[in-house]
Amino acid sequence: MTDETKSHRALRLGVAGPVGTGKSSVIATICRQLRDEFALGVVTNDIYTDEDTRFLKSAGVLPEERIRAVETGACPHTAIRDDVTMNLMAVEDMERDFAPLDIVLVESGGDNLTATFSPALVDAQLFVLDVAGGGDVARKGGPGIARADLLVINKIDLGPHVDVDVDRMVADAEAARHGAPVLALSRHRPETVAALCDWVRAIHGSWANGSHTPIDPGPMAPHHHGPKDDHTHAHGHSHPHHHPHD
Ligand SMILES: Nc1nc2c(ncn2[C@@H]2O[C@H](COP(=O)(O)OP(=O)(O)OP(=O)(O)O)[C@@H](O)[C@H]2O)c(=O)[nH]1
Repeated sequence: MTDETKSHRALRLGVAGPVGTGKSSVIATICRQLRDEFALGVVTNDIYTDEDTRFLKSAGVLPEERIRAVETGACPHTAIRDDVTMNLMAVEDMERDFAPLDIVLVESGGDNLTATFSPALVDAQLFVLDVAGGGDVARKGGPGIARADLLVINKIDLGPHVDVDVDRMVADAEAARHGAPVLALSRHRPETVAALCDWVRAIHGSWANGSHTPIDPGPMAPHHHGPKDDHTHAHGHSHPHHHPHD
């Protein structure tokens, strides 16, 4: 990587999670709150449409040219994990066209509980659940829930309407993540939006100073991360072969 390329490199932050949990809304919130503080760009993934891009553009959260769609035409899981070429090119184009950018947000196509980003594409990732999906979802685990850099439990304002005990759901999520961060969020509750922004600032800070290590949440996560990394996954063993984690 040349010095020039390096200086154009932004923090690449993935936002994954099941359909309709609020990924686009989380990205819109981050853009609205932090666009004066950070230079931002957004890449969305839809299977056949550019609907998420159109939503974000119409919300007016960033200049339109800073929001681009990748139409994957296939399982969205593939485009963010197995062959990330289309996404990587979109992110690199964005970084080059608007250099220097601080953060490029990448939204996954809505998928099921198993879709996570490859660390070849993003430096860090949020996984978004919502209370409307049911209070027991967090207990079901899966790579995103267990090992994304941040688990967001969204739409907590809806808890009473869908008979979900939000505190319980957060506690279940914390147990599934062995203490990794969980954020209860509602765009209608400013203190939760502020906590989301603080997390983004912190992850950008640790990425910029080199103290952040990108992780692969799985599902085919290798157990060994190289000679300088003593990180192990939170499932109780660390033998050197690969196997599905879900
Ligand atoms: N009550 C409430 N509704 C929310 C909140 N955040 C998002 N929503 C609503 O949830 C619905 C889905 O939000 P989106 O942001 O489109 O979800 P998504 O995960 O991007 O959806 P896909 O791209 O289709 O997977 C929309 O109707 C939003 O208005 C919230 O904090 N509270």
